[in-house]
Amino acid sequence: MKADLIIKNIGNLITMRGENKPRVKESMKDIEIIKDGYVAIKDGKILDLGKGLNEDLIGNDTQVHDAKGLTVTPGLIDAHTHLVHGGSRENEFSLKISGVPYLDILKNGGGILSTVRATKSASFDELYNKAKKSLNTMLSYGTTTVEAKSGYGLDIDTEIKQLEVAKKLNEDHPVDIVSTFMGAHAIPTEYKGNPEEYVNIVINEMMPRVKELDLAEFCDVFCEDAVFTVDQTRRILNSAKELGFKVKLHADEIVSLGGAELSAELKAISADHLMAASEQGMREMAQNNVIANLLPGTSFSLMKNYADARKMIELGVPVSLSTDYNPGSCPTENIQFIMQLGSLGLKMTPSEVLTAVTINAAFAIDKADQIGSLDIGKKADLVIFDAPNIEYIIYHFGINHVDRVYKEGKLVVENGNVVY
Ligand SMILES: N=CN[C@@H](CCC(=O)O)C(=O)O
Ligand SMILES: [Zn+2]
Repeated sequence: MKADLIIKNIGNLITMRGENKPRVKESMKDIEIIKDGYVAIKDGKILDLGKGLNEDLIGNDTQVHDAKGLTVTPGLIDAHTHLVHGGSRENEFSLKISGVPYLDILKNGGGILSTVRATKSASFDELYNKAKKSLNTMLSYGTTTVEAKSGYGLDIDTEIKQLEVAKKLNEDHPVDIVSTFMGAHAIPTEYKGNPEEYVNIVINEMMPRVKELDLAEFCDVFCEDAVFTVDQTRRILNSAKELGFKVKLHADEIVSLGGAELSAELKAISADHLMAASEQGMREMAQNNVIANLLPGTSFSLMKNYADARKMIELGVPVSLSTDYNPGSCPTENIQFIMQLGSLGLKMTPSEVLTAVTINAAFAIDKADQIGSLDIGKKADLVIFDAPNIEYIIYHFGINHVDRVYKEGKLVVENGNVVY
């Protein structure tokens, strides 16, 4: 069989190949680097890869692209975003800088609730165009798959509007989108005195409708002080599992409530944030293979502590890293900045960081059979970085290192610009 495309002359081909399970402890450093490598692509998938060049795969119609000795990695995966939303919240920025806590802004009807108002009043097209612009930015930084949550509607119609925007973007845009229903992101103002009633609406009305329309694969809850309690979160996510959703939690972000422990009890795919997670919770996550999807951009933006990634890795919790892109606690689409914070904030080595935004992030959205490493049969999603090695990308922070991005074998970013 001949390839459609061969990328040759790859200085460092970082494959991330290995066992088909989330990487933990020392295996987070095993990234497999092939010097002077090539990747052969057929029908959007990887046909072959290795050292030098396999001339047998070159036919009359095969295109050959030169990677000019640069560094190639799998397409990066952003496994936690709030991609689709209306408006922005720079009006709260001065309050935040002057020390008003995030949860106090929310309690006073701002924060998430302000974005809920903006999302309700935005049209489908407004949400679509805004999210598309963000997806282009993400792609230009090397992200080829994103997870996207609802949760800025808090009523059935707006939640569905958000998820339908994500579905349409998944069809139209090169970046793949994995959708999560997050009707339990905040208590709507009108249910402030009766949160249980809202929990019942999420369980009995919203989740079955989202399932019936097949608009989300995952269900997520913001388990936090003054948001959803551990008991409410347990109730929502157990019902979600019964309906066939895979589950995730926003856990122990600000207050140590026992979200990490709950993620283990529920055998969630991931628990995210975890800045205030207890050591016992981390141990239970490790025992139950729950991925710690850490979001250091949120710590940076909220000017709070970083999650204890070193302790999690020591205890055997698989760690992934994501942007948490949202209009409040982390307004950035830039996964490379998150990788840099992974080292400078979370003290992870560049190899661990790369594992966290590729193969472990693929497991955090249950897609590791298709993406997350460069291996025969997987999607040909790959990034050429204008960098001599992975360390350089992390050490030289604050700029975009992407030269080219290929999505399912198609060139979609060139010289750092989107070209699809
Ligand atoms: N913490 C809860 N939800 C989002 C923030 C959403 C917002 O502030 O708009 C997060 O993951 O950080
Ligand atoms: Zn989030």
